[in-house]
Amino acid sequence: MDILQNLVHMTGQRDHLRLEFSVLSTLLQLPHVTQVRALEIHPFEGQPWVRPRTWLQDGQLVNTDIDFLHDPQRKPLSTLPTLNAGMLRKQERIAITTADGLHILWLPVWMREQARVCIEITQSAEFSTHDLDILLAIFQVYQNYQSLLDYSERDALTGLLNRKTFDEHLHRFSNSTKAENMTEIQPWLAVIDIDHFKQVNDRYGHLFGDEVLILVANLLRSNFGSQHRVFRFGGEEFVILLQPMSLSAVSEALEHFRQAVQDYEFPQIGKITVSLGFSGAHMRSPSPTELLSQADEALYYAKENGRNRVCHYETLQALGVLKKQEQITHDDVELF
Ligand SMILES: Nc1nc2c(ncn2[C@@H]2O[C@H](COP(=O)(O)OP(=O)(O)OP(=O)(O)O)[C@@H](O)[C@H]2O)c(=O)[nH]1
Repeated sequence: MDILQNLVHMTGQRDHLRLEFSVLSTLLQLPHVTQVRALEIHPFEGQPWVRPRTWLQDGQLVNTDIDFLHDPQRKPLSTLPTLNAGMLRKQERIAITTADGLHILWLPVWMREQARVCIEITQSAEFSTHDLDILLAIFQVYQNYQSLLDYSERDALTGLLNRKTFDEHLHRFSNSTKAENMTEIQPWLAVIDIDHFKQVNDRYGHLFGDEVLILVANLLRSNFGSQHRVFRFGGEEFVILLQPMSLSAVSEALEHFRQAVQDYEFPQIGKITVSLGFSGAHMRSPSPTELLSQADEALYYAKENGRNRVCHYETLQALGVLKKQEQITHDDVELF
């Protein structure tokens, strides 16, 4: 009955992290389970890394508040060779018995051919068929619910994160930037807008316009998808929340993307360009709303000064070329 109540609680969650807490506490109700953890898997410098994100400590489930790149607990996935090999084979479950007699079951959460999270369950007794039946049923409910949540967070056309989730990500992002005490290395927010996109629709029709949006989203994903957060923000506008890096690194990454779009041959249409504006989220940063409007001001400047370029808000400000633009609003939607 406790398990049923837990399942009811689990499916009442509207947030990935709360859902994770909920599944772990449900699993902890099972008689032989001694430890549960949610492991986060992240690509970094060309290989997958892993770290515990949620675990049981002194009888309480705790969740890390450190971002992945700064977490001292992260390590290459290859240091867990059985898990690593199982993940490479895209296995649905991976089990080992450790030298000290513990039985560990790993259940990667596969979504769109990728697993970013893996549930780890440890027992002192071997997993019986009965244990497995119950564990896997709970996990299945969790996984189904996780993909429903994921679906509701994505833009239907491009598969990028949608605007609805942006507030929450920006809030987390701005909280994590407060913890940063660095000046040179900082997180960034970039706004990207396709140039003269109306002409694409007018000349070739909406279906071709939609295809351009999908292809630009694919380029964004391949350039920024693994470490940063990419959103489709409105019609032909995208936003990226970029992990901490230096000004020269972020300029290079954004410039690389701008060039990639310029070089891309869009079927039937040929060449398309994008304009980008970005701003740093350092400690002195104003509110998230202002951060967004700073990046927007830089984008506006890029549009006014030839398009197909990347503009940095703080540099433009230091040069004194930005006029205060009260008229910059995000289309017709109120964000905050
Ligand atoms: N095909 C398609 N078009 C869209 C979608 N959402 C918005 N648009 C179109 O995007 C165009 C945006 O045009 P504008 O904001 O006027 O600007 P622009 O032509 O891109 O020009 P600049 O931004 O000034 O370079 C409009 O024609 C919208 O109809 C969509 O989901 N699909």
